[in-house]
Amino acid sequence: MRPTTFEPTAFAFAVRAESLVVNAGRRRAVDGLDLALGTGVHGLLGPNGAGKTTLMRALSTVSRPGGGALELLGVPMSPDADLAVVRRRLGYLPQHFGFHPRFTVRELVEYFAWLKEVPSQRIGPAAQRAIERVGLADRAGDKMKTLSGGMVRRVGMAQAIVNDPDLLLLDEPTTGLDPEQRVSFRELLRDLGSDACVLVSTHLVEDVAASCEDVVLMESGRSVFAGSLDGLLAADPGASSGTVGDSAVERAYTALLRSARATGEGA
Ligand SMILES: Nc1ncnc2c1ncn2[C@@H]1O[C@H](COP(=O)(O)OP(=O)(O)OP(=O)(O)O)[C@@H](O)[C@H]1O
Repeated sequence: MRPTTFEPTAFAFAVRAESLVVNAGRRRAVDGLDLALGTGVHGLLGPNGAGKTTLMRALSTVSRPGGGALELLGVPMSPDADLAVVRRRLGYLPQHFGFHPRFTVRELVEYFAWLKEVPSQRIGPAAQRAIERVGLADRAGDKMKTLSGGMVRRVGMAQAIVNDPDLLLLDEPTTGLDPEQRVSFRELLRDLGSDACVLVSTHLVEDVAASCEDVVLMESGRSVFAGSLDGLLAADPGASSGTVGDSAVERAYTALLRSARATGEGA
């Protein structure tokens, strides 16, 4: 559990976007997206190029919105917004996690805690707890360059959660994890989602089915579905017409995308 706080929560949704536009280079990669996310674990699905990473970058304050409205943890992302207020309470695992190879795991996680302005006396214990939560306590003193790809991903997760964020953004977090680690990771996600807003971008629909309460499905920069997993399954317009896919969620995903492409509409 996170330490008790008496700070009131002054917002209904950790993320609120209305007609959000985000540009990636010259491309309008997020194009009129509406989104409202509160506490819990939310899955972000969509094909390659749908705009998921671009959306994540805007939600993590790395990119500025190019239009529409975006509110993070109750703070409107206006041009003069104080981003430090939001960043202290954010965790972000980018799709490509960069690190200094000579840092040890502990040094790296402590460094991120410092960047996020965790009080100095809490940095050591916070880093230790985050490293334990991702199952790397026995490698805490090892240099980053000696870790496997899956372990590096787990350190990326540790740095994202070291400040007990209220808003946690994970871009393809399970890439490179072995099956046992994926199962542990899903447990960790459910735990984190009990008191934070967690958005997980993934191509693995089984991760979504196992740990997410609801799903946002993106296509061409827009949301074509937002709702519960049951809602996703029920919204499958091709359920009776033999849509391809190995699981019910995959079939619903494929059918909804095809339907959205056929109508050319976002939700
Ligand atoms: N720096 C950039 N310059 C120009 N276009 C870009 C840039 N970054 C992304 N794009 C384009 O923006 C669109 C959305 O890309 P984005 O990376 O957000 O998609 P994604 O849903 O995360 O895809 P994937 O599942 O493959 O990671 C794509 O058409 C991509 O080619």
